Amino acid sequence: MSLVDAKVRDRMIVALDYPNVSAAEALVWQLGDVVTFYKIGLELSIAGGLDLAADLIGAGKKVFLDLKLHDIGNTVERATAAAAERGVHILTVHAYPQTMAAAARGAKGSPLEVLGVTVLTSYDDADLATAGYHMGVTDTVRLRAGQALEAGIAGVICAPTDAAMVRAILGPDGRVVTPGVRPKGAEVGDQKRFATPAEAIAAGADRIVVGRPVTAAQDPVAAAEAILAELAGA
Ligand SMILES: O=C(O)c1cc(=O)[nH]c(=O)n1[C@@H]1O[C@H](COP(=O)(O)O)[C@@H](O)[C@H]1O
Repeated sequence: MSLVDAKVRDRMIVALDYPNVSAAEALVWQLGDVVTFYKIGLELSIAGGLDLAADLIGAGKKVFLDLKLHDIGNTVERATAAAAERGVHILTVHAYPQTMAAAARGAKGSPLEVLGVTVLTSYDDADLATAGYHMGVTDTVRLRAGQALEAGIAGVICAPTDAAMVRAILGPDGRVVTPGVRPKGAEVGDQKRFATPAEAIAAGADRIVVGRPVTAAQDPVAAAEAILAELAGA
């Protein structure tokens, strides 16, 4: 394992996008002390990932529960409180004012960081127009970042290409977490708004979320180490 500062290590969140717990556990085992922060999203949560979250927390890892909640206020508040009780570090909700305000109430008094998903990194202006929105990506992200601040949640999820604008809105204390991260030359896949790890940090991101560049790599440990080295130099 390279001599990367623990703070730098915590800046990289590896997305455990797997169809079952044993595949996710195999990667966690392989990565060992290299990775300190994991994301459990929709696919793995449905396949038993909530119990894995508890195991990871018990083993000293940090867990980002990526459930992208969006429901009536009562439901979001109670689901957020349940996540806070499980000791997860980050929970996502969609960045709608009612939803974010409800999540802020649910997380109150706990260290849980609620992050509002502004505009998914797989969307561009044309996708928003198709979905019936009259504003483009930049204006929508700007609006939602301001509403996240008003709602009193910890911060937002945005593309690295939005991070500088979002950092200016949230100020130094807001959390800016960016998926859509691709090391130079990596497969882009379904991401439309993306940048390199170093570019994301330089633009003001606190943490990056990385899935396939690590999980689909021939050597996940080397891939994770290379990203950490890039973050350390950023
Ligand atoms: O909330 C997220 O984490 C998220 C938001 C977003 O706008 N875009 C996005 O890709 N994500 C997640 O970040 C991860 C990105 O994975 P890779 O594209 O494989 O690096 C996936 O787990 C996505 O669910």
